[in-house]
Amino acid sequence: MTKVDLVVGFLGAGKTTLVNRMLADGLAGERPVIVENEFGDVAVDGDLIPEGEAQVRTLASGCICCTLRGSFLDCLDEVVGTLAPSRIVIEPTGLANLPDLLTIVRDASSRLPCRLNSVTSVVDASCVAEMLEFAGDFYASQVRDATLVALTHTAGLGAPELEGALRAVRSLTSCPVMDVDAAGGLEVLAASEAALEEAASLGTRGEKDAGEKDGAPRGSRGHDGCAHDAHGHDAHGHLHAPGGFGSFSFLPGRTFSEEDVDLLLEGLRRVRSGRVLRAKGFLARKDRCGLEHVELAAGGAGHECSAYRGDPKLVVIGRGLDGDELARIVGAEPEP
Ligand SMILES: Nc1nc2c(ncn2[C@@H]2O[C@H](COP(=O)(O)OP(=O)(O)OP(=O)(O)O)[C@@H](O)[C@H]2O)c(=O)[nH]1
Repeated sequence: MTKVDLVVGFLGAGKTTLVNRMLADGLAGERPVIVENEFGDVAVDGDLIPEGEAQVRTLASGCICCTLRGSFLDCLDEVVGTLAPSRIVIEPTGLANLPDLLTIVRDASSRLPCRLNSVTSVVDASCVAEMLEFAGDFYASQVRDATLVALTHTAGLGAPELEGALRAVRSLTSCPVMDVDAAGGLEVLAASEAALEEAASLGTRGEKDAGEKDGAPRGSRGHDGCAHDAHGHDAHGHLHAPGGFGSFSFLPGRTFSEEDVDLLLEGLRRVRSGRVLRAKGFLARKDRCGLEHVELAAGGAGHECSAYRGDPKLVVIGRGLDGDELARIVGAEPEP
């Protein structure tokens, strides 16, 4: 029986980092399959999982809870039916609808030898209240139905900020909360497993009834009143979703100095057209070989030398963004 572990959370919350921590803390020994789902056309997260730690399946250009539902089911069929690993860890996009995802996994487990084993919601404690207000149900749905909340970015926070973050989380769920910094990746996973088991035994949440209450699927409201499956490409080939969220992918041919990378990140922070919530990718360096791994999220931005050996690529995700403005900042045309 394959265990299915969901690691969900808003854009840039720290999902991939937590998955890597689980692998480094011993999960790699189980040879799990990691399913990485990316909202943008250009996939990055799979490249951040160290080679040999796990088999990675990447599903890009949409959400596995809606537009990529079919591909996700095919992936589960193939992985569970053929590889039969002891565990699949699924990291959906930061805009996923968790109740819909739970329904899909629950349905799959009725015909495949797999079962939902844990639902960990990763929450960036430095900006939880702000993001909850900014993104509404896109944010809340990923916390409400989790069996455990894993707080990230806690290191630099004072007691009042941490209490504020906990209050915001508590406004959504009463499930256990763990500070990722104070616990190992495997501890978080074990606590999440135990919490799902307990909730299922109490009949409050879990495999049997996750995502459903009062006969109606919870959270299948669509985002901002629109059907969540309205994701699609516009005339310029950028991926967009209801609520004004959009993703723009670039394959920058130019090279970047250290200062250029800083300018790019600063430019993305200060866009006029909307708000960049997430940028990630790899840029070619001018002054040395190798690529620079760049990251921007609500909790901060940074870059570092990377072992990644593929082509440069950058994905920018946010709300109300203008592709032409982003192209000027990145210095490359968006990918069609
Ligand atoms: N300071 C700090 N940074 C963190 C922590 N967790 C993640 N990060 C950083 O936050 C950025 C985003 O982390 P990811 O793990 O890629 O976030 P994600 O949720 O997978 O992001 P998506 O790609 O939007 O799905 C990266 O630069 C991480 O290094 C944390 O606990 N503390």
